Amino acid sequence: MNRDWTATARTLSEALPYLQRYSGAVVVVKFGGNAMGDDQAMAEFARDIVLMKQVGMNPVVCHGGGPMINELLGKLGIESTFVRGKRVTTKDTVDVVEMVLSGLVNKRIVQAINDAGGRAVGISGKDDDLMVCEADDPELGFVGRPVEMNVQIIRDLYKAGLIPVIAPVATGMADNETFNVNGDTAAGAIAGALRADRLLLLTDVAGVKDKTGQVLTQLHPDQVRDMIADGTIAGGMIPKTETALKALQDGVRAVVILDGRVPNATLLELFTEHGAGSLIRSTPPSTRPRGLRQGEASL
Ligand SMILES: Nc1ncnc2c1ncn2[C@@H]1O[C@H](COP(=O)(O)OP(=O)(O)O)[C@@H](O)[C@H]1O
Ligand SMILES: CC(=O)N[C@@H](CCC(=O)OP(=O)(O)O)C(=O)O
Repeated sequence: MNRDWTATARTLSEALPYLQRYSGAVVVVKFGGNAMGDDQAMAEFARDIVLMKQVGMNPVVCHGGGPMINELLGKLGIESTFVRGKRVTTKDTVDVVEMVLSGLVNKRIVQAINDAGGRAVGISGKDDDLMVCEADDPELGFVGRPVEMNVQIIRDLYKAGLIPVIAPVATGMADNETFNVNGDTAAGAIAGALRADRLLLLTDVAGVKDKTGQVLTQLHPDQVRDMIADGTIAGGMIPKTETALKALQDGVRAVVILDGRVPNATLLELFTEHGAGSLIRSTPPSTRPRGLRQGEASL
């Protein structure tokens, strides 16, 4: 097959303004369990993260792993139920959740990033008391709602040239307490505390869809609230969009919900005019382009 090297060079050249704008930007990427896919897809995701770091951005990876938790719980004969998109978590379940998220899933991502030439460090919300939680709702058991964020550890890691990879498991206010935190909630809390330039939520749909099934490329928070109220946004998309609204309130510049199974999804969003998925931000869509403006990155 003949490769069009001229086109490759042109693509790189066209990316220059985006590379300049995002230099120093803090980008929190939530990698959902359903977006992870096979080893090749994981390797491609890892390359994109390493590329972001290489061009001077500060990527922070927060991951999920719901399907992987289901798999081990299934093998152990433990059933789990979900209420409003969150896993009802008993004492036994929380041990399995921590093993899977902080162990298997976290280290798989760390290894993939390191194999791609990056320097990833895997931590959970417990490390340096990054994310301290209280019980979200008595009905859910050991499911945590972040009440105190200590994000200095993340800044220390990215300033040292490292890529933080964070599992959504947290410490409680009482001694020896462990909480299972929804991956979107954890990523939103971390992005908010960092006042990140972007929060990218990688999932398994192309974006937020309207009543006719069309993906909306740009949304205002008011539009999202209306779509939740009239039932257009439902199921797992509710916690995701609610996370987006909270993150914007906390000072994140924009949130993008996009399909993580699409090759190079993060690069498509950050480094092309086309973008990917649904971008949610408070500024009216028509008044400004999709990416950051020159000199706008936070650091
Ligand atoms: N308006 C909507 N637009 C897009 N997806 C929606 C919408 N309403 C509900 N959904 C559902 O939300 C799901 C995404 O949430 P979820 O499965 O929890 O993702 P993840 O596992 O990546 O966190 C989609 O697969 C889709 O079925
Ligand atoms: C409280 C709660 O529901 N926690 C999630 C944590 C993992 C997660 O969020 O994984 P995805 O992003 O892959 O869905 C769970 O137990 O499944």
